[in-house]
Amino acid sequence: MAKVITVALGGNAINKPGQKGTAEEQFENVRNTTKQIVKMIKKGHKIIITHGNGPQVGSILIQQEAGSDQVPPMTLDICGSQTQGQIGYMIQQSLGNEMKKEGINKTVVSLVTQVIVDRNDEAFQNPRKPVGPFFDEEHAKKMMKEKGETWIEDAGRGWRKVVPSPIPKGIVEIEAIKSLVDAGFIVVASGGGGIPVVINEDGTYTGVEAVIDKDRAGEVLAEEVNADILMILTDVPYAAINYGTPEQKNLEKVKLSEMKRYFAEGHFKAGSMGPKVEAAIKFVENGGEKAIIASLENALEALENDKGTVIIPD
Ligand SMILES: Nc1ncnc2c1ncn2[C@@H]1O[C@H](COP(=O)(O)OP(=O)(O)O)[C@@H](O)[C@H]1O
Ligand SMILES: NC(=O)OP(=O)(O)O
Repeated sequence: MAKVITVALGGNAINKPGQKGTAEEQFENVRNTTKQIVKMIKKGHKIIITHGNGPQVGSILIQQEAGSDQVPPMTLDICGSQTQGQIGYMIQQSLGNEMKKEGINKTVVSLVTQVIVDRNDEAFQNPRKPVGPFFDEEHAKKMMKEKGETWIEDAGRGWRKVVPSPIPKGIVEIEAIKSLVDAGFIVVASGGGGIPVVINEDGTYTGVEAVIDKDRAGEVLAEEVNADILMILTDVPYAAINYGTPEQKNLEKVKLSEMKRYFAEGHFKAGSMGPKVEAAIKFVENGGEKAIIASLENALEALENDKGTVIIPD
């Protein structure tokens, strides 16, 4: 049966650790991803796409700093908006081309999306979202000392700068997103978790310097568009317990209460798998049919044959 599926694509799947992150590399990764999405569209599913931007927004920050003696650097919220354009463009073109090859006549649109956060969110005092490339410990320590930045070791892959990542509360442009989906467009929205904004006393919005987690924002988007399924696609085929140890066990079909127990036991790392599992739990808890965490390559297989971690209600 055709489903409404919100697909969240990892920023690290578009700009893979170990790659330089050239335009060609990122375009190639997006192209491979969109081939998977087309398979789902061909099956009649209605797809709404969101994507991460951790590597890309961190790279833009480095570019800002490198050129700051010639042109003024932009703030982090503006850098986030740039990634919505950059990645949205790659998805629009790649998915459009793939659909054309398959004789599917649909238009892909990316919407610059603002996402509301609380200005008192504790994340502003406690940066935990990794952005940008992976560096060695020596570089991380230097940046912490010289620039007062916060860096962490990211899931065994190297050191990354971290920035505040407040909880998403709502999507400013949600009615436009719904209208576009209803009109038959394939919508890319809330990219990079959305541009973080706070509401002022008079109801206006102002951007704040943070990067919202795209899995959390993707969950909000999935609920708002009444998706049946939240599908989080990343660079590992399963969420695992005892990850990275000899006792690692990949999770396949898991009931909500069991997943909540694993989450409480701390099996999923903050800033990487943690928010994915948290988003999956919230989506199913709030009435979603199922949430899937799977690798990009396995998207359709995960949907049809549970080849991934599939969280279902109890
Ligand atoms: N329990 C776990 N199970 C599987 N992967 C995990 C776990 N804990 C941390 N990870 C890490 O999470 C990474 C995926 O998260 P992340 O890099 O944020 O992806 P994306 O950019 O695709 O959103 C994996 O590459 C893996 O290293
Ligand atoms: N904004 C965000 O969560 O990006 P990643 O998925 O790249 O970490």
